[in-house]
Amino acid sequence: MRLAIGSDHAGFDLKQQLVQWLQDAGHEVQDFGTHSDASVDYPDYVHPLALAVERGQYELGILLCGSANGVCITANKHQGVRAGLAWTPEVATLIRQHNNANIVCVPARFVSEETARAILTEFLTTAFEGGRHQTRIDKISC
Ligand SMILES: O=C(CO)[C@H](O)[C@H](O)[C@H](O)COP(=O)(O)O
Repeated sequence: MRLAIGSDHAGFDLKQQLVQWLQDAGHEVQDFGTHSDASVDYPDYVHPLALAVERGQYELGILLCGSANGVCITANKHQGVRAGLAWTPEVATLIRQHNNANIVCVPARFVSEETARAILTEFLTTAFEGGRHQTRIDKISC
């Protein structure tokens, strides 16, 4: 898949590990930064990624910060983005099945690399169920 990934400093180490793992699995991964563990402001990295996902330049996006809340709140400012916070594989399944999330937000300070991999596996392989969930998604925009 063609994927976009980004993080702030809190998600940097885990992002680097996940980029390598995703590429080894055959995905095309664009890294939107940050590119070191120096302290940064997450909106500077989230907005370019969210815009690219919104424009359809990437099939799905992956964002990481400490709790995943900052990146998730920021990404969801974009009309074409449905960013979901996933801290377990089960939640990652649900944000695809029920919410048709196109960006997953992972709390890097609260999950292991193994759990993060399991979260991404579910996010990248689970289909949207449509039906009643599409009706609800259609009512989100205001
Ligand atoms: O924005 C966040 C919380 O909503 C992220 O978890 C950030 O990574 C976190 O706030 C960074 O904190 P720091 O003390 O500046 O490292």
